[in-house]
This record gives sequence, C-alpha cells and structure tokens, in this order.
Amino acid sequence: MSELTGKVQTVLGLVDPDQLGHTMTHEHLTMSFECCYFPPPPGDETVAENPFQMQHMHWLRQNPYSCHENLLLQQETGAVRDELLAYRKAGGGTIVENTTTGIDRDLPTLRQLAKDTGVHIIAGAGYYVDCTHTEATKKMSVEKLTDIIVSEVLHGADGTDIRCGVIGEIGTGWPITESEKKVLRATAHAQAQLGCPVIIHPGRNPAAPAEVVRILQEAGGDISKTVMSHLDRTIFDEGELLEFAKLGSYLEYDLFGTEMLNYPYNLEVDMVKLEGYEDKIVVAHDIHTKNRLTKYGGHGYSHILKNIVPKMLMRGISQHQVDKILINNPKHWLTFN
Ligand SMILES: CCC(=O)NCCS(=O)(=O)O
Repeated sequence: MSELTGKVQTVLGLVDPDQLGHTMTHEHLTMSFECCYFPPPPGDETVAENPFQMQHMHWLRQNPYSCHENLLLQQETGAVRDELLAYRKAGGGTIVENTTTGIDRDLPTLRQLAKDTGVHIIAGAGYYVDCTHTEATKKMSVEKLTDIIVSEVLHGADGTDIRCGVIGEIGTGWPITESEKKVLRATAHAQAQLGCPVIIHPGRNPAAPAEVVRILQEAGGDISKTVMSHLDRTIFDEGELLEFAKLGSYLEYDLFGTEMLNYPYNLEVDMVKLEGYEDKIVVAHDIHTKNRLTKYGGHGYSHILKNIVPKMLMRGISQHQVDKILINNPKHWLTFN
C-alpha cells in the first residue's frame, strides 16, 4: 500500500478515479514524429514542402508522414489548448498523453495545458521504439531501466518534479529488438513494484501483441492492467483477435478520426463489435500529426465524443456499454493498485 494506491496520477498530482470522466486512453498533445518520416511518393516532393493549403489537405491525409512540417505537433501548443477547451465542452474529462522518451516528451507543457484547460492529463513513462533509443539507453541493464521508469512515476521525469501516471506507450517493432525486450522487462518489473497502468505500442505484425504479452508476463507484469494499443491496424482476422483478447489485456482501438465514417451506400461498414469484451475495450484517436487538429481541417480530440458515440448508440450499443468504454474501463486501468 502506497500513497498512490486507489488514486490516479495526473501531471497536477493525485486525483480520485471518479473525477476522470470521459477518457481518451491514447493521445499526444506535444511531440515529434520525425523518427517515422517516410519519403513522399515520386513526383509529390513539392506538395510535401508546402502542405498546409486547402488543395493539399487530402494529400496530407493520405501521406501524413511524408512531410517534415506535419510531424512537429510540438509547434501547435496554442491550437492544442483550444482543442482541449473544446474537448471539455464536448464532455471530455481526461486524456492519457502517451509521449515517452524518444519522441520529445514535454512535461512542463503538459502541466501548463492541464492548468489552462481543466482537462486531467496523465503523462507516460518509459521509452518509444528502438530507432529512438540512444546508444546509452541500448547499453543500460534491465535494472537501470527499471530504476529510471520507477523514478519517472515516483519522483518526476526529464529533470522535473512532474510525475508520470502510466508506463507507455512503450514502443516495440517487429521483430522485437533486444533493446525493446529489455525495456519491456523493465516495464514489467516497474509495474510489479508500483501497481501501475501500462500501455504498449506493438509492431505491425499480427503476432506482435501476443509476443509482447508473453515477454511482460514472463517478467512479472500484470496483463490485466495493460492496454494493447493500435489493434485496429495490427490484427485484422476476427479469430486471431478473439484469441488475443483471451490473454486478458485491455484492447485499444485508436484510429478513430481516420475512418470512413459516413460511407453513404452502406452505413454499416464501420460496425463496432463488442463480442463480450465490453469491460476490456478502450478507445482514442492517437493524434500525433498536425493535420489531425481542427486548425488544419482535422477531426480533433472531440471526434469520438461528438461523432462516434452517437453512431455506437445508433447501432445498438447501450449507453451503459458506451460508459464502460469511455469512463469505467479507463478509470479501472488508470487506478494504482
Ligand atoms: C506516436 C504515435 C504512434 O506511435 N502511433 C502509431 C503510429 S503507427 O505505428 O500506427 O504508424
């Protein structure tokens, strides 16, 4: 039992879990995604250099990683502040900010955004994918990595006294590299000490999520307190997905905002299926590029609350089930044991 037990840790301090309200479990408010720059298709180089014009917006949606400028979300703090105020107005209460070491976590900015907007912001401890690990990180032992992660939760990260309230998103690719495996083991050790929530970014192979769970479990991690992100881009086969669900993690769908929501000829195309896992599903937009902000014609952080919830209700998901996905499941996940 520690002072964290039964509480949720935000960038402004500990809060009672019932204060969280509607929660997006996977967003970014300030970060850089330069690590994942992807060259534009041949012939499109000039568009990529000057993307933020009306006639280029569709190109940007199709090629979000092919424009350096688009990857610098940390330049948009003013727009993000406005977005968070709109999120509150739409009924939003909490955002889990998944930016970890390697993609420019900025805790003072998160604290200021929380103060300015009243949105509860929960920051992430730990490391993103291998290509962002420094040589020093790659050389660290599991014990050293564990100490750093624990300290980010108990004392503060990046030379500040601002404490993280979740470990992750912990980045892994496919195959999982040695350095990523060490970080996963450190994550499990830290979780065992702290009783804290964990969130994982799996590689893009359908086998990746289960392999991560295996490594975490072997190292003593608590899978029932772990979110597996990005399942909507990772496991496409329904049978495989149900097999993975049996392992007991939370199942996160976080591509909302990039879906084809109103396909006019068949309004059923994006039907959500719960399949008995309504206590394990969480959702988010995973905003990590500029073009997804409303300032640039994007969907913003309120899209799920404004557009997806009505669709869920229309398709027979009850208000009680919606509340589980948006309020109760995140609350239980985020509360320290
Ligand atoms: C930093 C945000 C992130 O990792 N999002 C997932 C991107 S992708 O792996 O689906 O391309």
